[in-house]
Amino acid sequence: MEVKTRAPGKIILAGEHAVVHGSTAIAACIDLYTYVSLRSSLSENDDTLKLHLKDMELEFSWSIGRIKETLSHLGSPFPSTPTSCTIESIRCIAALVEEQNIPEAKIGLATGVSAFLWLYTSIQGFKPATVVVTSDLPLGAGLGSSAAFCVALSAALLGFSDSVSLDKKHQGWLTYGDSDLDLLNKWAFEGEKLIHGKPSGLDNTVSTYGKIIKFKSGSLTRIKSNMPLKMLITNTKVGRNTKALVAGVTERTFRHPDVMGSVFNAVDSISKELSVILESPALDDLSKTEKEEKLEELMEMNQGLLQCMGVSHASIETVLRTTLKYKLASKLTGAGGGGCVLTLLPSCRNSKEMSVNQQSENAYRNSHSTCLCKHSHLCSIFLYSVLCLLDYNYQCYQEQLLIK
Ligand SMILES: Nc1ncnc2c1ncn2[C@@H]1O[C@H](COP(=O)(O)OP(=O)(O)OP(=O)(O)O)[C@@H](O)[C@H]1O
Ligand SMILES: C[C@@](O)(CCO)CC(=O)[O-]
Ligand SMILES: [Mg+2]
Repeated sequence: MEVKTRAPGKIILAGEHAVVHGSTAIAACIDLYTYVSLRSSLSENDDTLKLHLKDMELEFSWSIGRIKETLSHLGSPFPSTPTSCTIESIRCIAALVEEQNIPEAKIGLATGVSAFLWLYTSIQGFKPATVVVTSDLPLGAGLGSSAAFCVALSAALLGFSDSVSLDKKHQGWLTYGDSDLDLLNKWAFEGEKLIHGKPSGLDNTVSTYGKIIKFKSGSLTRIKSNMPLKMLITNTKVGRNTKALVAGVTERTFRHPDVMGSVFNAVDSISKELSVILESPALDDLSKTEKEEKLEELMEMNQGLLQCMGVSHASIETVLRTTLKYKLASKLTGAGGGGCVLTLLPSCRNSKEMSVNQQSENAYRNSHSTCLCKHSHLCSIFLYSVLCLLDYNYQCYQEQLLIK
């Protein structure tokens, strides 16, 4: 039997980091996915668990005997009871990961492989299988690659187990029901914990339920918006690690609790105002322009507060300066420290101001050519960095998690 799943990445319109400390955040899915295929062993003699990270050209393999020897004390599987990995189990899993000798240049993947082993053994137990992972998402760039990985993996593992009610004979994509989504979101959160340290749950929740959500202290509210927004996503290509950035903000909060408390409160207000704007009807072009201008201002204010938290970066500031030349507002998205920047492309701007759109679209189309890069500072940013120009209509992006 084979199960294939996919789960989307995300952008955060407001509230990253502050959401870890209890503030409201607004996030939406994007149409870039992580895909997982889980296939049971074809031959009786094959007694191994294989993980193939196809984009990275890495293959890992453990004998089931070795996994049992290390983890059988856990009493797995327990698919219906999402459970946190204890410090002792983290140590055991780390030993299994270390044996695989991940190349130094790709050592960041070790946490993803640990999350895989925890989710696999907890949900499937000690059965041989082959798991293949591919992704449209850049890893460690703020678009929720870790969450999409954990959600797609949990979905595949649960789809394989008897703890969710799926028509196993169905051909083609299926969508999980709400109670199954709740279960898989909880498992994905446990995987995220192994990658992020102290995640808020925002990324796995938006990847699990899809569309656009408001999220605060672990609970989500779906946002109903008829307001199409065009967002440019620029990848600075500066690598960073969400776990370290989240820990840095927490340390700053210990040093300056009152100041950071005020910063988090301000972010909470920004997210709340942003959700009201998204949900209010735009009756004509004028009110749409006003709404977009307010959104731009809120994005700029959020970016200022993210700078206060210490998670901006010179590469992010360069994108901000460049887009500002064209009167476009931007903010980092995700954990910051590099990674991706969001720019709102307003629908009602004159052509001169919007020339940045044209240039970035050109850069996107020519993204394999280097000549543009040499001739234009603007394009040198966008040439290698524009990920996708999203015609970002909340009504269109209703993709939820799908299972095949
Ligand atoms: N397709 C994948 N295969 C294996 N591991 C993955 C995959 N996608 C993500 N990961 C794991 O997640 C890590 C990146 O997660 P991280 O949280 O740092 O960044 P992100 O999720 O892309 O950005 P953000 O959390 O800011 O949205 C990788 O180093 C790896 O351990
Ligand atoms: C930085 C953060 O707020 C978002 C990362 O995409 C971390 C989290 O919410 O878990
Ligand atoms: Mg992440």
